[in-house]
Amino acid sequence: MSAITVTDLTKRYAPNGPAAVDGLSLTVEPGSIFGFLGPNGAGKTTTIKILTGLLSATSGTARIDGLDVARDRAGAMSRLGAVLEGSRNVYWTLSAWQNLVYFGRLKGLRRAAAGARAERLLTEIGLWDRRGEQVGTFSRGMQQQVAIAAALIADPAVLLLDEPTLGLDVAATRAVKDRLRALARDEGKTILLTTHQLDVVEELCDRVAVINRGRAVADLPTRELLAQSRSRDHYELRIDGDADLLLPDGFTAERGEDETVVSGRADDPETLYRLIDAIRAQGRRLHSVDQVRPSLETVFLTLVAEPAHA
Ligand SMILES: Nc1ncnc2c1ncn2[C@@H]1O[C@H](COP(=O)(O)OP(=O)(O)OP(=O)(O)O)[C@@H](O)[C@H]1O
Repeated sequence: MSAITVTDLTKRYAPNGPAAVDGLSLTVEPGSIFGFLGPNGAGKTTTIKILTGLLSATSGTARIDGLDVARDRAGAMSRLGAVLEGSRNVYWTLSAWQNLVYFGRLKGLRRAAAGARAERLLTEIGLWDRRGEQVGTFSRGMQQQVAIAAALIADPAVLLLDEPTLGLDVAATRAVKDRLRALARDEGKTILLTTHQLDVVEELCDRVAVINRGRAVADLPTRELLAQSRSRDHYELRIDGDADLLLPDGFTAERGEDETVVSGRADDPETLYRLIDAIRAQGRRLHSVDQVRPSLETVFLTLVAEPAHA
């Protein structure tokens, strides 16, 4: 049985308004990390809010561990933990310990069970010694670790995370990535996360779905998404001075004081060679030619423009 199943899900915020989620279907296998991706406004948060029971769907079904969120909300929620972006997932004036015990009690745990679980989770994230400190005094990374621990307090099978590394520095991002990987690998948790960061997708996700305007435009193993992004060769050329060149299609130039940066996509190496020849013909010095990885946003744009990948 799948850990998360979304079937033909549609959500309209207004009765005759546009569909924020439009006939979306997805399945997430137990113990896997699933990247739920798409440009801004694609419908990711709306879908997550339906999965967490915060919003009701206009039509279609959402199931957690086989339980229909609309019909058996309590059952589905008992198998789910969530950290939503932009909402207060933990109380800043309470200590880390008080937060975890509070959320444990809210999830129906007895005080002793909530305490035992809180001790384990705080130890795992290295905050046991600081359990008495107010969460508001912690770094962003620690706050996020406490929020994830709070979502895990009742040991749910499924974890939903909206932008779990947004606004975190490099070290905190690494710590959150390591934590999520360990939760899936060592404890068999199923994780669905949204992100705009390609490194998070690359390092964590087994599979990804890309949605746009509420519809899936791709649903594939991560390695296939990355292969697609790599096969589209993006280059960056740095040229001495303020170069004025006739650029091939798909290339843009950014002129700086000392150098011009020309970047774009050359599927055919000939395009790149011709560009280099043109630069040399002008007597320009080429500082560097680098193959660069496109951002996830660029990959989305390509997929959105080519619905054949659906
Ligand atoms: N409460 C609301 N009322 C009306 N429309 C809404 C509401 N919330 C979201 N929408 C619309 O629904 C669509 C999907 O939004 P949603 O927040 O689900 O996208 P998203 O993929 O999470 O975007 P982002 O990456 O920016 O968080 C957008 O067009 C948005 O404007």
